[in-house]
Amino acid sequence: MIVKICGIKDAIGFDAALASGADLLGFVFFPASPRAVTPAEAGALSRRHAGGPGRVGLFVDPTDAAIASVLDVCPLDLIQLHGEEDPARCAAVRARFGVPVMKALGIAEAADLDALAGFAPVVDRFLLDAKPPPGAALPGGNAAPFDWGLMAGRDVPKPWLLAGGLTPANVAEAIRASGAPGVDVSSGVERARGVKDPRLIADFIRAARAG
Ligand SMILES: O=C(O)c1ccccc1N[C@@H]1O[C@H](COP(=O)(O)O)[C@@H](O)[C@H]1O
Repeated sequence: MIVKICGIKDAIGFDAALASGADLLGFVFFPASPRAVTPAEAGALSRRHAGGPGRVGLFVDPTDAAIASVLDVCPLDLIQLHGEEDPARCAAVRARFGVPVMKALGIAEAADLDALAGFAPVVDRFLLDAKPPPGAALPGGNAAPFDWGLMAGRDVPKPWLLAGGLTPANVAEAIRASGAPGVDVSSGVERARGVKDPRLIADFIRAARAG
């Protein structure tokens, strides 16, 4: 079970995710997010510990320059594209930067899963999240779940993470219902919007692994 803790923006969140055994840590490079960090801040957090969890950079329709400005100061193990990037853009990012790409797709109904086939040749992972609720300011990180049963028995053509509205209380059921091999959380391990809670991080990872 792969567990990603997303939206790490300070040492408390970083150290808690590390201590609790997270596999992946997400840094949000999207200025509109309450979880946004600068490239320099992410680089400094990364240097708190060599090795350990993989570093994921979350971008929303980034320019090449935006990605390069992060990679200059903060090495990434995975680039998460959480905007309207099409397969050609995913392929271009992967080829230009030589970093594996995880494409986030919003899921509301079974037909949304048809998009997976077009992206599969040009990405390394998928992140399947809820579509943003009407009026949401962010394309993700909205504490909104989708119908996990849509994933039951589905053959996803690349490794994937389930996201959207996961919490310590529901993650085990989400894994059971969806068959997900990995999970990603942001809001569900926060005590206030954008503020990670070490106890909730530990509870979430324990519940995901127990499930
Ligand atoms: O977390 C954010 O602020 C964010 C901003 C823009 C795009 C994606 C974002 N987060 C991603 O959304 C999933 C689900 O979040 P939540 O657990 O429902 O709050 C999160 O894991 C991030 O990958």
